[in-house]
Amino acid sequence: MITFEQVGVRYADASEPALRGVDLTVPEGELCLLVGPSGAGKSTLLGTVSGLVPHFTGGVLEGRVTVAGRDTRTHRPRELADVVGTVGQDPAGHFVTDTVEEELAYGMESLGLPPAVMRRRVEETLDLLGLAELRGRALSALSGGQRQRVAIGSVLTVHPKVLVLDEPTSALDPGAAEEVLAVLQRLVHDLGTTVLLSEHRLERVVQYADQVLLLPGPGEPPVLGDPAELMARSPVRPPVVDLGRLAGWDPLPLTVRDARRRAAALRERLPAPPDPPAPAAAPPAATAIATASRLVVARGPVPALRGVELALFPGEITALMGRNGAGKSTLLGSLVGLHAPASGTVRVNGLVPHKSRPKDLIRSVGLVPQDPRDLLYAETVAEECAAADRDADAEPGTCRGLLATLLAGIDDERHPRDLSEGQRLTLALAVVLAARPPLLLLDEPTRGLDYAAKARLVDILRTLAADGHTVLLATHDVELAAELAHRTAVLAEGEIVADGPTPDVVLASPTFAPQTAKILPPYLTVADVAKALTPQDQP
Ligand SMILES: Nc1ncnc2c1ncn2[C@@H]1O[C@H](COP(=O)(O)OP(=O)(O)OP(=O)(O)O)[C@@H](O)[C@H]1O
Ligand SMILES: Nc1ncnc2c1ncn2[C@@H]1O[C@H](COP(=O)(O)OP(=O)(O)OP(=O)(O)O)[C@@H](O)[C@H]1O
Repeated sequence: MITFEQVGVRYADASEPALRGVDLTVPEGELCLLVGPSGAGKSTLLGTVSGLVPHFTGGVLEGRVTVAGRDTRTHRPRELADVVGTVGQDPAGHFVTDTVEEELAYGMESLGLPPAVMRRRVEETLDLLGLAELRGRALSALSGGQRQRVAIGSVLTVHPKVLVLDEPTSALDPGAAEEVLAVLQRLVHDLGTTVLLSEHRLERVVQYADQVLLLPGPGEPPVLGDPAELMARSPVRPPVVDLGRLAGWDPLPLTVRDARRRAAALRERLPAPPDPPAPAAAPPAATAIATASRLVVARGPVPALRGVELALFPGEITALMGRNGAGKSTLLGSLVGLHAPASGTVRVNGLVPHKSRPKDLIRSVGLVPQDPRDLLYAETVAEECAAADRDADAEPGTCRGLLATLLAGIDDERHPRDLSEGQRLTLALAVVLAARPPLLLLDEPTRGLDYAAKARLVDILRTLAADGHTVLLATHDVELAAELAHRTAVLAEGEIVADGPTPDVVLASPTFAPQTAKILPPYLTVADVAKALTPQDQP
């Protein structure tokens, strides 16, 4: 259905091609999962299928990509719209209408579908993606995950033969991600739709994949094959595969269920009862650096926070979890003064955020926003880093050093706009981390990040916490929360409904439990399991 013939892509001014030697066919009616490290060229490859590369991105496309027999070089994206539905990494950037319902109908209108069909499909899609309550909402008044759902819905209504999705669950809560993947799988099975999607959180998707397409690194030719076989040699792997490798299981499990069936022997080798595997929380100091008390915040017509009580302590890392639209970003925004409370109070380091001058606030708190573009304004990576050092009174080279530690291979002269998603997020992280604020707020800090980059971020945040910094991260990444957070708080419809040590909170809920905890409770991570096995037990 999708054929690549000797495909390569080189962006202007780049010393190396972003993609080369792609020569393969994605079979019709299968779900093909594209995996690979940050910056390996996944979005570029997807762009050659949707026609965005090179028509919108510039650069040179070599070779030939055909979709349902149409050459994507000679057909512009618009001329492919009836066969290919595309959702990019920045769905909001591509919205063309104002409200949820209009956006769902737009693609069908452009194709001239009869009104009765449009009506029916809009209703179906609203239900399928849990958007019915939001149907009349302005797109600008949606949370990040709500926007991503609308973007996915807007291509589903067209019933294209091929779906090309770039990290389609990156902003979705765990439940919504499962629903979207189940919908995609149903399209593949029932309608024979061909789905090509990239994803970093393999624990969410690998079990749905018929094929895996692995891009091992920048410019390296891809490999297409059976998911279990490719996971055995992939540089990026979900925890369940790492656990299988640790235990020496063959074939490797791809699902929690497979692993659980194999785990009896491993369970016996683990010390019983296992030590509490919680990352040792720093004892909370007596005084909180930030507090919210009976905090109510309205966003447009909706109260986004409804009486939030929260105290954050030096040395503590807290994960803030909860469904899309629960109010996580609003809470982080309130702590940096973006939203004034309707009632109740917020204090950060003795300041009232929304009444403080940015100059004062910046010494106390830093936020990496959900969309890193909101933070980046320079023309090149090097300038962005130099400005960050100046703004933070940091030693020149601090930000650039952090960037290099987090992710190798980012070009100094590149415009931040042209970075891959993971590269851009890493740049935003480095900019904020360079300032070493006492309170560090991170909104979904792992979009586009591969496992290795995530592990390095974990190291940096742990070191900061050990130095007495406070970290609050809003995330849907249950593996990250289990690995990193001392404490987890859960928001639901603007209220904190759980708040406690991470193991207690995540073990109490299948939604927030990481893979390892589902296989070998109460262990939370593969690293915990490895540590608990006696040295001679380790392969
Ligand atoms: N428009 C562009 N101009 C110049 N370089 C680009 C452009 N888009 C991407 N690149 C570069 O091409 C390489 C591959 O980027 P791409 O976005 O395809 O990676 P990716 O695998 O999707 O990464 P991620 O997992 O972070 O989303 C990166 O080094 C990136 O900086
Ligand atoms: N700009 C806005 N104007 C009006 N309402 C908004 C706006 N942004 C968000 N909302 C609404 O406020 C509520 C809380 O949104 P918020 O972005 O804080 O949620 P979230 O928990 O961060 O969600 P996600 O996980 O999807 O990012 C949601 O109902 C959302 O639709």
